[in-house]
Amino acid sequence: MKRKLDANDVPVPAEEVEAQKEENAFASLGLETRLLQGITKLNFRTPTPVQSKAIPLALEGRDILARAKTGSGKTAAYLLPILHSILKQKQTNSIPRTSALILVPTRELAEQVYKAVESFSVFCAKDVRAVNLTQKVSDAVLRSLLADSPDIVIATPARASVNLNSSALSLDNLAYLVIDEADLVLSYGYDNDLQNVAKIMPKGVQTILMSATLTNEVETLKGLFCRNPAVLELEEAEGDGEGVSQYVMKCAEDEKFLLVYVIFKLKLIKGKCIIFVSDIDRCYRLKLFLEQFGTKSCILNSELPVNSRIHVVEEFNKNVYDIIIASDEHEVLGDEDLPEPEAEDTADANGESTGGTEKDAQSEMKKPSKKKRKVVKKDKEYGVSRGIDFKNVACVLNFDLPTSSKSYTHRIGRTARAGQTGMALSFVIPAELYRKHKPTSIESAKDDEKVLAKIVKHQAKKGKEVQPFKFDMKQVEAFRYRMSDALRAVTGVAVREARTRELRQELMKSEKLKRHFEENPGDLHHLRHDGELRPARVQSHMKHVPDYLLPKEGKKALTTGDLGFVGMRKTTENRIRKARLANKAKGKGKKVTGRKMDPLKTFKAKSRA
Ligand SMILES: Nc1ncnc2c1ncn2[C@@H]1O[C@H](COP(=O)(O)OP(=O)(O)OP(=O)(O)O)[C@@H](O)[C@H]1O
Repeated sequence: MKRKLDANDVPVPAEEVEAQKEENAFASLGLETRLLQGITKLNFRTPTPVQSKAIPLALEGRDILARAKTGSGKTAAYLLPILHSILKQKQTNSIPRTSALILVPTRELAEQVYKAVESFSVFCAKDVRAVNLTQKVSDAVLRSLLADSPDIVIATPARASVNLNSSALSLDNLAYLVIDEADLVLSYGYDNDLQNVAKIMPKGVQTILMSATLTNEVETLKGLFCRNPAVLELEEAEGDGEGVSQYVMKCAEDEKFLLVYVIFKLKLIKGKCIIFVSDIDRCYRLKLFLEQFGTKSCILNSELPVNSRIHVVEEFNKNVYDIIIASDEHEVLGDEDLPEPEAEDTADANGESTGGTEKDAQSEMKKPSKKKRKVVKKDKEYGVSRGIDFKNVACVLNFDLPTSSKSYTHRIGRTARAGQTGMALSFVIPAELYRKHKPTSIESAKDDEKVLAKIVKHQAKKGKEVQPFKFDMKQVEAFRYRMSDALRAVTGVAVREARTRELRQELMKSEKLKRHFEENPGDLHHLRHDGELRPARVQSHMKHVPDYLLPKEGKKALTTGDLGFVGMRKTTENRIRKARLANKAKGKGKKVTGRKMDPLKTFKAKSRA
């Protein structure tokens, strides 16, 4: 019964009441108090649709197959009920046992899930132990970690399979199996490993499959692992944000460079951007091209050491970099909700896994035939377009269009995450322009229009529109001369040299050095991944945009109509802003600019004497 307020009651501030209510949104799911504290610390206020549907079902013990859009919070949807059950079970039985096995397609994702476990269980760390089997430590160390029966084991199917075969990992007491990015694990060629895991899986294990798209592959996994699962299909409309505004710009190969030059030099994108290109060389071509104009970027590709890759993502998420150029070498083939075409890079006819993304795991596999060896080379490559939680990305720029609509969905899912808005802009080379110029370096572009048609169809099914971006090419024309000049400087030799140099540098920034720099943050600038590679001819005047190149009416005239770039301000991690706020809170509220503080630059400075 409600009690009337009397004069002695201290009124609870409205924000606190609101915060309590919102906190209750997770509390009403029945989760353990320490987990709720962790959730609050992460600033999660209300569960996302997939969380509010999947968590209660998982707590009831149901198998689940959930499809929810990229960035909709699927990780918490399966981790929270598992952590809750582990904590509950520990209250009655503290004998160490591996209760949960979480399978993901890449090392980057394994690391990400491991970090999510750490964050959610920050207030119950002693009671929850997780091991990431993809971490770069010796087998002996992994064996000893597994010998302690950690509560949660996170692995790619290949790593899990290897450790099951060697009996380092035991599933005897397993209660939960999760396959995250279920639509992707098979396309990575993990068939055989998954079959192996399925064979060893004890009866009665509760299985959760999480996926961004529902494909035949997910059906296969459902058949292999689930018992009468609750199927959750979270429609796009159920997401809490407006999502991604999708645009396409038809242009020739050289115009792609012209447009990126204009977009970045004139800072049309307010916030961070991920640029997808089709191969590693194009990463370096584009980086060197942008360097000509003083635009910094960093690179992600399968060739770089895994530590560097993880570090680039972490730093990008802390707003250290604004632009990542990522090569999407291991693209997701096939189209959403359609039967898959025979993919070149799926497992071979014998079901022999071609290994996924890990070099280590591959070396443990049989040597494939000549034909398959080519496949392995492609398979060992990683996947940056899926699952990785890039934070606060304003724009995904498909410099090269992917070759499937499924891949497109995963790529654009790197923006507009967790209810935010974002923009995806895709360059498409029309068939007639491709025929005219035949840009040999991007063979895939010859099918751009066909792929676009599929993308438009599948997005339309979800009620999403892919609109033409109305760049006014006449206005952009003024920049063409500089673009051509810069592009000429980026020769094939320069690209090759940059690729070797970057690889050498990144190998040097290996774990040991990284530790050193972390202990000596003053030296940290040496660890930056967006430094200039410089093998291309440097033309310093290119770094400035002279006024005569700009449209008289200003930047807005570059596009016709009111279509514009979605802006996203750097938020939580903006250190300078944070520091300013902290200073204000300490009472140093006055805005003190560097100029005023510099006695050489102000007449007001008093002499000490
Ligand atoms: N309830 C919530 N409130 C606020 N932020 C959330 C919530 N749940 C998840 N997030 C944040 O949303 C982001 C996306 O979550 P997550 O990586 O789990 O998405 P996903 O659905 O697995 O995406 P993908 O399909 O691309 O892997 C993360 O940064 C996560 O911290």
